[in-house]
Amino acid sequence: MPAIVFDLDGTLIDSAPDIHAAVNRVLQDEGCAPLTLAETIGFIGHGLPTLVDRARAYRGLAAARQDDMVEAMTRHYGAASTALTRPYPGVLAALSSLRSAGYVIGVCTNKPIVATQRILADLGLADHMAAVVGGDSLEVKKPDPAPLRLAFDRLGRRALVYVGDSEVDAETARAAGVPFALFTRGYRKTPVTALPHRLAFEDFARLPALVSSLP
Ligand SMILES: O=C(O)COP(=O)(O)O
Ligand SMILES: [Mg+2]
Repeated sequence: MPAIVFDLDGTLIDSAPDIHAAVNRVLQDEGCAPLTLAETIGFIGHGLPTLVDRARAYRGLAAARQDDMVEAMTRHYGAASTALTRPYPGVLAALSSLRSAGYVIGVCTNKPIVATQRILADLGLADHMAAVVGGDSLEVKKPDPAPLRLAFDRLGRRALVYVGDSEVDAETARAAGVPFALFTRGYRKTPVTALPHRLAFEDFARLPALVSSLP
């Protein structure tokens, strides 16, 4: 059976509330007004340093604050990364069903690997994952195809599909030459019709059947 790789934030887990709380703590320490949840979601997708960079620039803080803010963000997020974060409904059942059917499964995310591993363990997802690649596992991040290629290489089976929620994920899959499945309830900014995808779904209960129809 072939391999399936999943994105993490906005795909397997609704992680924005904890990211939002952590970035607002960082901004508060800098004397800035908080972001709305929607503003935070708009900054998710290119990894933690980019999220901090966007929040910093949005609040008019100097680039010289960046490194300290990334460090603070890592600390605050590390202290509470699964306080509010949960898998989307049906995720655990879908992963169990796919594994029972013989697929091997991995994760390719732009989230730092340490936070990724901790969150997967805390939420009961780690045991399903035969390969986990984070945003700092390589020198390059998604949409560079290298992290996704590494995840599939580690799984050691034919690459069936990459499942993600965002523009970055669609571009990564295209660049890696892997079919893309779009979860439509995540953090994308583009309409579904404008995001290239092989299949789209809004309920994880449908994913096993959709995946089994792929060639
Ligand atoms: O950490 C981010 O900014 C995005 O993470 P993702 O790649 O799991 O969506
Ligand atoms: Mg995502």
